Amino acid sequence: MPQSLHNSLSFLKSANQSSTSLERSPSSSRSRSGSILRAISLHPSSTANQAPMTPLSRTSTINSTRFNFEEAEPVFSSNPEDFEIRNPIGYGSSAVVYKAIYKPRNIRVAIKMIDLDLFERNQIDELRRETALMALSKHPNVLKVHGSFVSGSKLYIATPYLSGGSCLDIMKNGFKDGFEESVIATILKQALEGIIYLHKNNHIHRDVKAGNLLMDDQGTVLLADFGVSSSLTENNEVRKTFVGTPCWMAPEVMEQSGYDFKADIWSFGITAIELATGHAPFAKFSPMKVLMMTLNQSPPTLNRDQTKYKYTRTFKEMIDTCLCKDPSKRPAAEKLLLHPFFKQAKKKDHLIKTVLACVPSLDQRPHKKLGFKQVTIENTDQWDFDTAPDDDKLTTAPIQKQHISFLTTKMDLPSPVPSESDVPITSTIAKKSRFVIEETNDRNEVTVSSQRSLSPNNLLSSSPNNNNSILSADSSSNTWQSAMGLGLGISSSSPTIAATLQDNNQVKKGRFSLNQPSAIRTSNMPIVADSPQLEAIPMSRITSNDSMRDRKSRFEVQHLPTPTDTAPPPAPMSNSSHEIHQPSFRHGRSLSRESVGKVSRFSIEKDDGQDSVHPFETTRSASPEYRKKGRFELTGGMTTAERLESPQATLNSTSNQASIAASMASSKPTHQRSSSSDQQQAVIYHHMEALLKQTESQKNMLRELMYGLSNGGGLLTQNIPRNSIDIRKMSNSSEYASIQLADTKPTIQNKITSTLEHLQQLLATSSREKEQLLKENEALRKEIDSLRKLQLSPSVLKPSVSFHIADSTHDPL
Ligand SMILES: Nc1ncnc2c1ncn2[C@@H]1O[C@H](COP(=O)(O)OP(=O)(O)OP(=O)(O)O)[C@@H](O)[C@H]1O
Repeated sequence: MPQSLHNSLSFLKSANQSSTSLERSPSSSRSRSGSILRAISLHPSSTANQAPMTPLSRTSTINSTRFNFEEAEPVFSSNPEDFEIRNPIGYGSSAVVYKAIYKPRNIRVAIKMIDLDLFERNQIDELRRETALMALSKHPNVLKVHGSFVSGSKLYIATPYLSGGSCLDIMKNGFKDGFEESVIATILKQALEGIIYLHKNNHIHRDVKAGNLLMDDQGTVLLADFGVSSSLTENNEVRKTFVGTPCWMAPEVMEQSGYDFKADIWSFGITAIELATGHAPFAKFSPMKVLMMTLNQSPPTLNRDQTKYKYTRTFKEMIDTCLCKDPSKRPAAEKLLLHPFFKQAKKKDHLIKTVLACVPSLDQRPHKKLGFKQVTIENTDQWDFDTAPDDDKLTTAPIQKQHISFLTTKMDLPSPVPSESDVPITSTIAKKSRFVIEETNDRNEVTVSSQRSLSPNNLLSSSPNNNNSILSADSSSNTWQSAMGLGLGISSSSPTIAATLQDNNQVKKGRFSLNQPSAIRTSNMPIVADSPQLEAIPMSRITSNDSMRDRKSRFEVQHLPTPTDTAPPPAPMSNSSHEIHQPSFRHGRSLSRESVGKVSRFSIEKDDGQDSVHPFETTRSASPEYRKKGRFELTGGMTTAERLESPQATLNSTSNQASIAASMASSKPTHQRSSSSDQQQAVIYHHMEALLKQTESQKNMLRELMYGLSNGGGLLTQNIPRNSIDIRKMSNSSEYASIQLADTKPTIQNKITSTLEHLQQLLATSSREKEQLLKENEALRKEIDSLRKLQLSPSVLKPSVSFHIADSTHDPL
């Protein structure tokens, strides 16, 4: 982990020793300081000669302004070794939550593990603030943070263990069609009290949803997930960051026209519908469509005749009050609490018998792994789509400047009892915009992933319980495979290959290579070794800053070390008497500038069935119902299928698409927009330029690859049996799959041949798609020209153009 990142997180080790409470940082001091942390440091109590208030003492002062100074030491230390991490109990969009024991006191806690590699610096800062803030929470309906610590590139946050899990989790495990009204009122009333507390303290939650309403064994509902929560700016102006989970996101948040506390009220209304139906409105639609529907259609409402339980008009009326598109017409949280609907709320223990008694305990529930994507679009100083190679980067734009970050993350954690449904489907998670093939070492199989992977060593190092000690990982061990989001890269999922690829984590867009160990590399020319102990591995791109930067389309063959050189398979983890569930990650793009949001990439995918799934890449979890609905804070690529199928997850796979979404959202006339029609057109042209550049670069890549196959890959092609079939002539993948090479000798040659054929097939597909894209671009250009000629008003122009752009950007490659 970079030192800067480390510094930025060092606060976390002391966050839980903060000496004040959320209620003691009133808006007045916040408005002076402009940040909660500063407010904390400015607060007299923090400088007085007082012992720091500990989380426990905060617990003991809930709903009071009295401090408990008896505790001289924090009850929860920041020492990782004090926590014994056990089984995973939940998967969020950016975190895995584990059950854990705080050993010094033998207290059960939940530990949320967040991979900081997935965040940009500013996001980490935000996370830092929010973690500190939540450590100060002392409201019974707001989850507090016991403590937090950083290990390696992971941030671990300890919170109370809430044995009910989230309301979403509860619904999935026993109330698939929602709860009855009195239960909903009881849950929502508590949630609303938590929201009121946050709002009173100048805080917008920004991600209110059933997944963030946790329940303890007493039926207490707590607002959780501070990952996207946010404080208002210094002078309490509206915020503009595009954050939230699409289905729950208020229109004004989507529009980036500025929002305030009322955004939480919208999400609260959506959550009410979610609790009544089992899912959020529009949940079955792609994120892009959710955006369009939220912006263009009437607000969602409760269809009382389509629900399992009978609901009152009052309930529906309360929801409708929350779901006013005009935020100023929504009631403030405090006022909302006075709504007659909440009169039917019962005491919290009502939830014990009506809800908790009907679902398995959190430990016994199946926990699904998730693939997810998120996006952040926030105003910054410059356009930065990060979609094209650096030299193609778009740097100017005529209108509002934005920064768009992308990330796809897939967390693959072995469940305690692996089941069929737990095995993720690699293919559905692979991104179109990258080109990564993974080949297992011991089978003639090629698997594909668009995610970067951790080698077993890395898995070990990323484990909170590495080396039988808790959280002993360090940043130096955080080495990623070369597959991290980079152009044409083919990496192996085998431990051996993973080990060989560790040095390639700087891999960038560039040329293609098949690498071989330097020991046997005699030249820069492609080499294929027949040595039986050498196994070919697929290609990975050469880094843009390697010594070969001036060489193009060069192929090398990389041979694996002999088996004796290979890294040992990861040993089963255990700790004391408890089994440690080893986290295994296959990440999407990192959020580094170098790798985010590239669209001009290829993703090769050859799904060879279950056998191709590596034990550490149990990535078959992509069935839509388990795919995570991510927040719009980070994003990544999705296949077209994912975009269409993912119920709630994400926005787009490419930054172009997201930028289009953003501009589309911005152009929606629900609220007043300041952009002129010229600006809109300029944006559209801008997008078109990006698309054309993308197409051009794809074309170049194809050319390069073709060139490499016919020239630089000469040695390779010499090894392809004469009767190998030109895949370009094949009509479909099944035809391809049925190919039988005459030379069945299980040699490296067959593997290379197979890989080449697969590449050819994908090239052909890419060519077709490129043609299609060009046609779409042309049609789009024509349409815009004609619209321009007609000088249509913005209100006519915007929706029409938005739709076309959305369609045309589907699955460029
Ligand atoms: N303190 C806790 N006690 C018990 N279970 C928890 C706790 N915190 C989280 N969980 C479980 O872990 C799951 C994942 O939590 P997390 O906050 O990471 O994700 P989320 O809020 O559901 O999703 P997102 O990150 O997209 O908002 C929750 O749905 C919940 O079931």
